[in-house]
Parts: sequence; structure tokens; C-alpha cells
Amino acid sequence: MSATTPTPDPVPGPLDRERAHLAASRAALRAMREDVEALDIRDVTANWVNAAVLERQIEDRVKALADLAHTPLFFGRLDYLPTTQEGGRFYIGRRHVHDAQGDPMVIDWRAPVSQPFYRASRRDPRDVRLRRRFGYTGGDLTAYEDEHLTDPAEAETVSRLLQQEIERPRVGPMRDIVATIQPEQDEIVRGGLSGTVCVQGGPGTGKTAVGLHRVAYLLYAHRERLARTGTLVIGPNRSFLRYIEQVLPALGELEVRQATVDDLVGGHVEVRGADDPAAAVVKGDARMAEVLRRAVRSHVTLPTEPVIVVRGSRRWRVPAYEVEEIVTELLARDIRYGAAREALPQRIAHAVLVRMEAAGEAPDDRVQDQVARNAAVKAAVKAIWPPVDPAKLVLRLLSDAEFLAEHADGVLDEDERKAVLWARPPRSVRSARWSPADAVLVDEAADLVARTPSLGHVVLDEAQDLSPMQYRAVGRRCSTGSATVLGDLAQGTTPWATRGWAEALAHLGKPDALVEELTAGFRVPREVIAYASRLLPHIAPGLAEVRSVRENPGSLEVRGVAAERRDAEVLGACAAFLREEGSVGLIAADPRVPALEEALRAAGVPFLSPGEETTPDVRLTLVPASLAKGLEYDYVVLDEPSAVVAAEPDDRTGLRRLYVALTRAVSGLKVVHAAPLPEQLAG
Ligand SMILES: Nc1ncnc2c1ncn2[C@@H]1O[C@H](COP(=O)(O)OP(=O)(O)OP(=O)(O)O)[C@@H](O)[C@H]1O
Repeated sequence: MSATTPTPDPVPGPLDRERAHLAASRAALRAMREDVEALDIRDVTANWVNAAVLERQIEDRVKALADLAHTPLFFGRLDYLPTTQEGGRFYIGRRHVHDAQGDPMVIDWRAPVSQPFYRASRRDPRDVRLRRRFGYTGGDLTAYEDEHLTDPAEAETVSRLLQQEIERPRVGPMRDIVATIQPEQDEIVRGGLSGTVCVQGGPGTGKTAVGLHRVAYLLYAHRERLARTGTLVIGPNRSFLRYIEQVLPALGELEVRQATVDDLVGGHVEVRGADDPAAAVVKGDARMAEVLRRAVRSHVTLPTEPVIVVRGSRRWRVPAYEVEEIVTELLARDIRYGAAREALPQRIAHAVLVRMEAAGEAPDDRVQDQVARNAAVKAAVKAIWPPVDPAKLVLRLLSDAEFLAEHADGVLDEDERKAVLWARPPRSVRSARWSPADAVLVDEAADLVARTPSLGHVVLDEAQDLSPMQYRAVGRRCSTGSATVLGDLAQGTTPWATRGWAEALAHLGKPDALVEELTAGFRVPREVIAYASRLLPHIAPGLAEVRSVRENPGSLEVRGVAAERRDAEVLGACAAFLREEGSVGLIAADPRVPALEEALRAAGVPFLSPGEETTPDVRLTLVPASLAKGLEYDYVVLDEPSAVVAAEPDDRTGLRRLYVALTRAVSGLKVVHAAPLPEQLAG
């Protein structure tokens, strides 16, 4: 590797030539954008609907072609060996740019020809002679770094530019990592669309980053298919979604929906209530699916009367046993309750038609439709296979002990049934105080009635926290598509947190998914991760400690103070960190947040809520421990670890919450406590 070139060469040298290419690429991008802006759609659109659609597409395209000052147009270059098929030189960037002749100036990082930028190595050069990485300061190209992969004389070294990118102080929302995706990450990013992949990785191993880049990659490689079927990123809460929302647009992808599981299932009922953990655990148990299935199907009543259709002067009689046969056959088929209900009148009509034919008539399809709509057939269908309202059904299951007992027989025991029954049954669907777990049950019931449409690809982040019923809810949204499941078993903080990936993937409906592991940590400094990992044997025995790839050892300080000094110490720590570059997170047990809010206000220190964007003036965020997951700050002050543990229903969950809180810092962590530290941490 040649030396990094931090300053411009005195005579026009490689850096000047690269800058010239950057300037030319920018000009080409501008020309591409102007071409799109100049498109006159009046000639090609016949009506205003088409015009509106086309106009939107053009607007999106213009946005995608924007030259963003803070994101360099290219970050790498590959020179292939002249003897190879690729032959030439390629600049790798966030999007494709071509010149007026259509020749490429910058190649999209997702193109096959870019792949060796991420994967080629001295051992496997993949026909690459030279890999060049570019360094930028602001928008200016200021450095480059070369690897001659086929030169045996060149020693293998660690890339400085890569290291700088990893060590860069964090401010504001999450950024893309497209310039520095690591080989083991790239393998996941570029995995095929057909398979589901599950990534287990400790804090800061890049799971979220990998998931987002994977969506961008899949959209590139399967644009048409995914434009039709749709993609979705699922995150744990709004603050998290706000934190990641700019990554995909920065990669030119504006169409990916982002939601929480609660958002997904929230369409049927309004969630205004909460469950105690015991109820939520049972409601989230996969056995509830069987209870619901039985309850839905219990609406079918086998007929005891014949169906008699009068047409003109004739009466056609389908005897009860024959209608029963039809019903039994529909029940046995693997179709939705609603679809079977729609099929039933046609099936009865068909039985009538068979009789008509036997009597010498020649009825056609229209006659069958008429018979299916006949009042007697309709009445029979209503009696046999009445419509089911999913919310009403769940309301009844949770209010009517007998109804629940009937359908939960052999599935839930008495205590479990008691746990889920409402103490005071609500009068109506509207007045009920539905909990998040209830909404998932209603969603499951809705799917038993009518199939939920499937998307092409779903990325599920922080997956370890989902209940089996939530996995099912996500699974039906990718039943004919695929998923990327990201999580860390050690960070599971719900009472129903995933115990193992095989089980979770089975609930998701993807039992054959590949489970990959990421172990290199890009966020947490070595000393800090070692401290947090003292908890691992207690919260997730068997999981390996994250191996920090950061060179900066980071700072860790654990400070015990008298109770009356605690808030002042916390404020002092925040003030000290605010004197450094980057963001500061003050993480505290949820019950401690109001007191700290007051203390910060009294001291005149402005602060943000999680997910709110930092500004040059306000870089401190007060983070309730329950919202810390997935987020990161350059410096973290952790207030009173034992309070973080105590705020959770049990010790294991508490220690896991603490593990999450301890692993948010990029450059430094200061722990302030007045109470004794949890013994598992004290070491
Ligand atoms: N290849 C990479 N190059 C540079 N930075 C990286 C790379 N991979 C990850 N990072 C950075 O490391 C940090 C942690 O990444 P990310 O949030 O994706 O980790 P995670 O595994 O989802 O963490 P958690 O378990 O805490 O949610 C982010 O700032 C991310 O940009």
C-alpha cells in the first residue's frame, strides 16, 4: 500500500487527476439531472393521471440525481488487470453517472463490477490490479490510498482511511457505510433475494447498517420485481426509525417503507392499553394462533336443512348431507375463512346445476351465478358460514371465559386463560382498551379471514424482542417474499424475548433461513466492550464477546459518589463530554428521567429526545434506557446502573437493558452511581 497523500501534489499528480475526474463526474451528473428536468411530458401522456404519475417519477429521479455536498460522488477505484474481461478502470460511488456519450464515469457500488472493491484480497485478487480508496475533507478529495493486490512485494497493512472512517466522531442520524462495507458484511448485503438470512451480532457489529444496505442492494438487483411487491424495514420504535431514516435516501432509495410492528398490525383496532407481562407473554405465545384458528372456524355450522332453490315453476333441492359434504370439504382445504365463504354459494349453485342438467336443462355459467345469488342460497350461506369480524372475535375471546375455554381447550391451561381474560370486559370494539399484543391477535384473526398481502422483502431489526405472534405477523407480510432478520440474543429485553434463532425463524415461517454471525465491533471501544461483556455470562451464556476493531482505546470511567452528589456529577460529566466533538447521550433508567430533565433545565443545559437531530448548539440527548436500543452517541454518561436493572420486571431483563445502555458509546463512557453497582458488573 502506498502512503496516504494528505496534501495536494505540487505538480499535477495522481491526486489532481482524480480531482479532475471528480469535477468531470459532477458535471456529468449535473447534465443527467438537467436532461431529466427538461423532459417534456405533454407529448407522451394521454391523460392527467399518467401525467401526474410520470411527473412524480421525474421528481424522484431528479432527487436521486442530486449532488449532495457532504457525500462524495465516488469513494473508490478499481483497476482490473488488462488481460481480464473487465479490463478497465472503474470509479465506485453511490450512484451511476455517465457522460454525454453514455460511457460510465462512476459505477454504482451495487453493480457486479464493483463487488471486488469490497471482497478482493491479496489471497483472492479477483482480477483487480489496484484498489484505491479516496479520502475526503468536507466535499474535497484530499487523499488516496492504494493496494496493489497482485504485487507480491507489497505488504499487507490496515487501511488508514478505513480506520479513520470507523473512528470518526458521531453526530446526528445514522450514515451509510457504503465506502467501507467489510467482506463478511458484504456477503450478507449481496445475498440473493430468494433466501431469508438471519444475522446474530453483538452491539455495534453493523447489523442495522448491513440490513439497510441489503435493501438498497436488492432494490438495485431486482428493481422491477421489488417495485411491484414492495420492501419494508421494521424497527423497534419511532426514535430508532427517525435515527435510521436518512440512510436509504442517501443511497438513492426513496421508496422503502419503515415501520414498527405496532404500526403494521395497528390497522384494525386503536391501541390505547397495555398488558401486564404475564398476560402479554400468553397473548404473544404461538399457541394463541391455534386458539384463534379454532375460534374462527367455530363459526361454521354444519347444515341440517336442505337448500331449496325456486326458479320459475321448478324447485331444486340440495339435501342437507350434500351441503354438509361441500362444507366439510371446504373446511379441509387450506384456504382462508373468507375465501371459503365466497366459494360456498358457487358450490351450492353447482349442485343445483347438476340437478338441472340431470333433468334435461342446459344451464350456462350465468345461471350458476344467478343461483349463487338466490335468496335461499344466500340465507343458507349466512347460517352456515357467517362473516367473522376479526376484532369482534378477539374481543369475545378475551371477554367470554366460556368461549375462550372452549377454543383453548388442551392449548392453554386455566392460569393462562385467566391471565388473558379482561378483568372488565369492554362493551364494544371501539371502547376496548386494546393492548399492542391484542392488536397482534386481531391481525392474526384478520389473516385467518383474508390473506394478508405479502411484500417482496422485509428487513426486521432488533428481532430478538419479538414475541412468536409478532414473528407470525411479520412472517405473513413476507410469506411469498424473503426477509433479513437482525438481532442480538443478549439484547432481548421483552419477557418473551427470543431464546434461539431457529425457533424465531420457525415462527416467522422461514425455518430454512441461514443464520450468520457478525463479531467485529465498529462502535464500542475495546475497554468499554470488555466492561459491558462482564454481563454476558449472566444474560446470554454461550455468546461470544464482540471484538472491537476500533484502534482508539476509548475512555471508560466508573464513578461512585454520595447520593446527594449524583445529579451534579452526571451534569458535570455531560458538560465535560460536550467540550469534545460529537454527540453526547445521557442514558438513565426510565423512572430517573423526570428528575434528570429537571436538573438539566435548572442548569440551563438544552437537550434532545432520542431520534431528534442534533444541531451544533444542542448535542446532548437524554435517553430513557428503554429507548436506547439501536442508537449510538459519541460519548455516553450512564446514570445509576442499578436503577436501570431495577426498572425491569426481572434481573435478567434488567441486566440485558444495562448491557444495551453500556454499549451505546463510540468514544467514551462514564458511569455514575450512588447505589452499589450490580454485582455482575462490579466484577
Ligand atoms: N463496515 C463499516 N464501516 C464503517 N462503519 C461501520 C461499519 N459497519 C458498521 N459501522 C458503524 O458501526 C456503528 C454500529 O453499527 P450498527 O448500528 O449497524 O450496529 P448494530 O449491530 O445494529 O448495533 P446494535 O446491536 O447496538 O443495534 C454504526 O455507526 C455504523 O455506521
